[in-house]
Amino acid sequence: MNYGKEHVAVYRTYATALDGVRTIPESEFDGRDNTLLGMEVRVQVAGEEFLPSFSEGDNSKVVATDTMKNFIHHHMGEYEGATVEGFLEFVGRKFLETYSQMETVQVSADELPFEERMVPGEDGFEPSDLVFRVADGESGFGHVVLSRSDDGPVVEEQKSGVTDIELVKVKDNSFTGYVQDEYTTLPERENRTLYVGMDIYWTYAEAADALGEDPERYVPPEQVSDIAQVVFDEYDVNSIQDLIYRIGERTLERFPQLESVSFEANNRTWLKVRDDLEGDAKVLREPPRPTGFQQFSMDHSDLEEGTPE
Ligand SMILES: O=c1[nH]c(=O)c2[nH]c(=O)[nH]c2[nH]1
Repeated sequence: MNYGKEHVAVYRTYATALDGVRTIPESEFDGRDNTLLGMEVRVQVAGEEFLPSFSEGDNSKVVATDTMKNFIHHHMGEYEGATVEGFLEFVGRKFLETYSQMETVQVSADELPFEERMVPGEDGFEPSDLVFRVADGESGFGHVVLSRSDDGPVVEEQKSGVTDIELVKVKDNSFTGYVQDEYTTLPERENRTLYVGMDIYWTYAEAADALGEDPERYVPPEQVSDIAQVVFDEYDVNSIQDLIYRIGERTLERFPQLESVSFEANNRTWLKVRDDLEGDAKVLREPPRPTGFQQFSMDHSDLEEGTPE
């Protein structure tokens, strides 16, 4: 038994900057100004006191979902931190503190991303302070579950992520060695153009590290996304399975504070129309349905060398 509100879009200008994150070799990302921070929030609440609203039509304990939306909007203005996950924990905690009939609160959000635009400045092009492009590509994700304890609200579960990554590698990908039987029609390919869609999720060993209050221990979605593209660039992978495993390995190596990394990938590889052109050039087309997918979850025990420092 639960209820809630989803698709609550909220925007904040001049939020606190994310400063002081650790840099990694795969990424130029070292923080963001948060001049424009947007997210689409989903809140779901549960508690025994909501039962009469279902069983007897008694709304005396019901916080209207419209009110929940207003609550989220209001508290975006009160949040002093710099991350999606931090806001979710903050607003979830405020729900529990404000409404005693709520026993648990789950809050998740997809970041609504904006990109800096380059404009001419005194020393060449520089990011505009004012104008941003609405980006429809990959975005950060956060999820927290809060419940009550004797010491107040506690984070029971946490998950972070970067979703809707789409990467194309034009060559140096194979798909060979798979089962060949009477049902197999797919030709082995030593060198295909690989188009992969990917969501990457992670959990922290210590949930508090997800909030970004200690930026050194925060894992920015931008850096995980950059790891994915660098690993893709570096390795001649023999499948999407092979690719996501290597991205997972690298992510856990770079971020020992993580407990696990998981993937939902899908194969959008174009089909060859022509490869009789000069060099590696090809003409390709969209693949028909159905689509293949891969899921994988890993933790530090999957790293060959054991858990790094
Ligand atoms: O990377 C891939 N993994 C598969 O399991 C698979 N199956 C398939 O038909 N194409 C691909 N590609």
